[in-house]
Amino acid sequence: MNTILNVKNVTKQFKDFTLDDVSFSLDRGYVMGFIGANGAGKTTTIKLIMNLLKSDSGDIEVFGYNNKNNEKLIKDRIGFIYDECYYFDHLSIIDNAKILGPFYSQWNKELFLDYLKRFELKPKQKLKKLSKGMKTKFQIAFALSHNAELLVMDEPTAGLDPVFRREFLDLLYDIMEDEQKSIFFSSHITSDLDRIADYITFISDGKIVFSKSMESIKDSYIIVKGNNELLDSIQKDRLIGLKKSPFGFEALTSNELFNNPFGDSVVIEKPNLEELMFYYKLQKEV
Ligand SMILES: Nc1ncnc2c1ncn2[C@@H]1O[C@H](COP(=O)(O)OP(=O)(O)OP(=O)(O)O)[C@@H](O)[C@H]1O
Repeated sequence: MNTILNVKNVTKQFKDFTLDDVSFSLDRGYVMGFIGANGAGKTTTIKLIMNLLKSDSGDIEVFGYNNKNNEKLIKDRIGFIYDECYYFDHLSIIDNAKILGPFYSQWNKELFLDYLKRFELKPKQKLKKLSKGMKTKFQIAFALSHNAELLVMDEPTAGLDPVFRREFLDLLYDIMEDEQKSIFFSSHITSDLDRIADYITFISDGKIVFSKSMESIKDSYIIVKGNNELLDSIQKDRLIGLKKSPFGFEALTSNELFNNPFGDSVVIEKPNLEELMFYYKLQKEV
């Protein structure tokens, strides 16, 4: 069994928002980044995976088990980091760990204390006295201390300083080394994902735009830049997003579809993830 996370046709309707027929899957040994604008549906999807919300339709399997019927078994094998801290705020780091750690069959207190040292956190500090970044560090230490096979993280790098962010990404690299673990995490800091993700799932307005390997994303898209006069001879339905200024145009397009008819009169560049998100947002204006 290689598929660790399988989200199948999941729908969830709120009053003003619908998560619409969301499907994607993640195999063992890989890192998947989950990207999308504010309000696109990332946290809702993560809450559905973690069974904190009930879907209206569709299925989610984690480690091959339905997530609604096997919550305890599944959560024992997941390390999760939410964008809000769901621990006991009025208690110290170590008291939180004493209460919550034993819920995990493979809880490793020594490893947890090692992480606290490594992250320069004091065990006796109360959670309510920690900064947002320190709380995230605590959540990371906790999530990594019970031999989780899957890490599910909602914006884990938000609020972390650049030095620790880099350290954290290196740590994730180390964790992935044995090829038995998988990571699913949302982030607005797309440069982090550029560095460590094998796959990207992109959600926009509650719908999955794509779920692809980094390699195939790099091969699939290009940014074309040229003079505005050239725009008349481009079929607009081949453009995913278009930005125009008096100095020229820039557009995202599919590498296959565009089939550059202009030769050297246009500049072709490879987009990074941030640019992909930006141009998809502009799509409606093309
Ligand atoms: N419990 C709820 N009741 C009603 N609407 C909700 C609820 N939870 C989320 N929403 C709405 O669902 C939409 C998606 O929210 P969600 O938190 O999943 O987005 P997100 O992609 O995580 O955004 P961000 O990057 O800002 O965290 C938003 O419009 C939000 O207002």
